[in-house]
Amino acid sequence: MSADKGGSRAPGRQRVRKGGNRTPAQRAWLERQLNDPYVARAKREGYRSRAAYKLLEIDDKFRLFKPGGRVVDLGAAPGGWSQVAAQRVSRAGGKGRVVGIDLLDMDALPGVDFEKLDFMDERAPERLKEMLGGGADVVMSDMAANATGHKKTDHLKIMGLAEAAAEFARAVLQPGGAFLAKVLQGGTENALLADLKRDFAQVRHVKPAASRSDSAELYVLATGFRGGGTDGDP
Ligand SMILES: C[S@@+](CC[C@H](N)C(=O)[O-])C[C@H]1O[C@@H](n2cnc3c(N)ncnc32)[C@H](O)[C@@H]1O
Repeated sequence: MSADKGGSRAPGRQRVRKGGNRTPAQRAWLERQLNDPYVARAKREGYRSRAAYKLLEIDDKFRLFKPGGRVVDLGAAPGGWSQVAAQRVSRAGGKGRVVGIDLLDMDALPGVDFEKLDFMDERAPERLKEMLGGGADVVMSDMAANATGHKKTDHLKIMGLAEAAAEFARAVLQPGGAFLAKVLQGGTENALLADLKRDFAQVRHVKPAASRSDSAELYVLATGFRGGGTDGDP
């Protein structure tokens, strides 16, 4: 595996220029990247994003990925989470499947099928099931909307993505499946939690060590999906 340039993008998602002309926010972001032990570790260990360590930690604790499991990665680029899932579902000779989708392109990864697709496209759930060869065991979303810098707006945008991802998960998960999504602390996540509690046996918040402590980011993990029944056929 070869490491690429890391999984996060500078504020406003503009590429950081090599020379001068950086905004103060870009300079702060770059300095944080350079001093971040997870960024260095991802480069060393061949993960495409520091976010890979969040998922490794969550899976070490909650055992989301079973050998042979089927996983959907919503907002997969640059691919750190997909790498982790592909490694874990193929343990013990498992013939698992990982399908990633993103609005952006993503370089190919072993064990991962990728399609450039908006997960909100109404055809996306059926397309994903087709690619997986059936319902999913895990739907995960590390999606982030472009930051505006306005706290309340950014919060609403990310919660909107998480709610739409939960809707997507209900359409593609098999009974017993799990849903993992990035949310932000700050109030509106409670509506999502209440919804998930109706459809999943267990719902919890998780804040992995690799998630920056000064960030409001956390993950909601819902396990034991009660709906579905899509087992087998796409
Ligand atoms: C933080 S990155 C994901 C990083 C990834 N988990 C990793 O470890 O490499 C979030 C991704 O979500 C994608 N995204 C945002 N909205 C999306 C949508 N509606 N459909 C598909 N992808 C989306 C973005 O393009 C971006 O690549």
